[in-house]
Amino acid sequence: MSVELALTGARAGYGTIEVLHGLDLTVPAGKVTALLGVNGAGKSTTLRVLAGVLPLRSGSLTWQGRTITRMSALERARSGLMFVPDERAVFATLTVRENLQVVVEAIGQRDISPALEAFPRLHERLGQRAGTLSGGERRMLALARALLARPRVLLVDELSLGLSPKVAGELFTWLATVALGGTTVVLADQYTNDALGLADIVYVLHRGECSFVGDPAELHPAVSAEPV
Ligand SMILES: Nc1ncnc2c1ncn2[C@@H]1O[C@H](COP(=O)(O)OP(=O)(O)OP(=O)(O)O)[C@@H](O)[C@H]1O
Repeated sequence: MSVELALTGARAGYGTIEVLHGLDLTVPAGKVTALLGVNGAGKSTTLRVLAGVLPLRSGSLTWQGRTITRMSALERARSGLMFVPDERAVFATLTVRENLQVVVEAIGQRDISPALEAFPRLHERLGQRAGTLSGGERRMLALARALLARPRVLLVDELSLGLSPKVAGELFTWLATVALGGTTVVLADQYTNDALGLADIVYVLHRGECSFVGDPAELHPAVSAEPV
């Protein structure tokens, strides 16, 4: 198994609060790793650390063996480590077309059609401002923007948050296709069947530490039924 990302002894937090207390995490290349846990467990914080938007207070992070602990979020994104946070991942005042064009132009391309093929619904809304899209459409646009950047690694926070089961199911199906194409995926979510079904490896976080790591099938039902 080749290792994409390895977080060792990660401590991170906000102000005086430490959220991650020495977390170790190994993300296999080309697989889907799910970070699960109750609200406040530290899932989003872990993704922020991987994306570089939140600095490590101690510990280290490697990407394909190279230490990137101090690499900026922008440099990580340019190198193919794309973060789709749970909100504000689109430019609300720009149209759907402009949101997509910004990304392709940043990598010297012009073609936004792969995004529209992946999410045909966006095709019908190209001229609409992103701020007026539905929650599901906004998530699609955020994912489409990440897709156009041709990521090597996709970090996705709470894919299904606030969405109907049908739309959430569509997005998980899309993510499965992306993973089958060889992209490494790290997903933070609640204990949903969608997340467990997609994951190759699961980390259960509890108060900033890992309480379980392994195959999703090994997750004891009592663990997966933990209240949120
Ligand atoms: N910007 C912030 N400033 C201060 N505290 C924060 C900030 N963001 C998160 N926290 C705190 O850090 C802890 C972990 O939050 P985090 O968002 O990582 O949890 P999570 O597992 O993703 O939860 P959820 O499922 O509710 O999104 C929580 O106690 C939260 O209140």
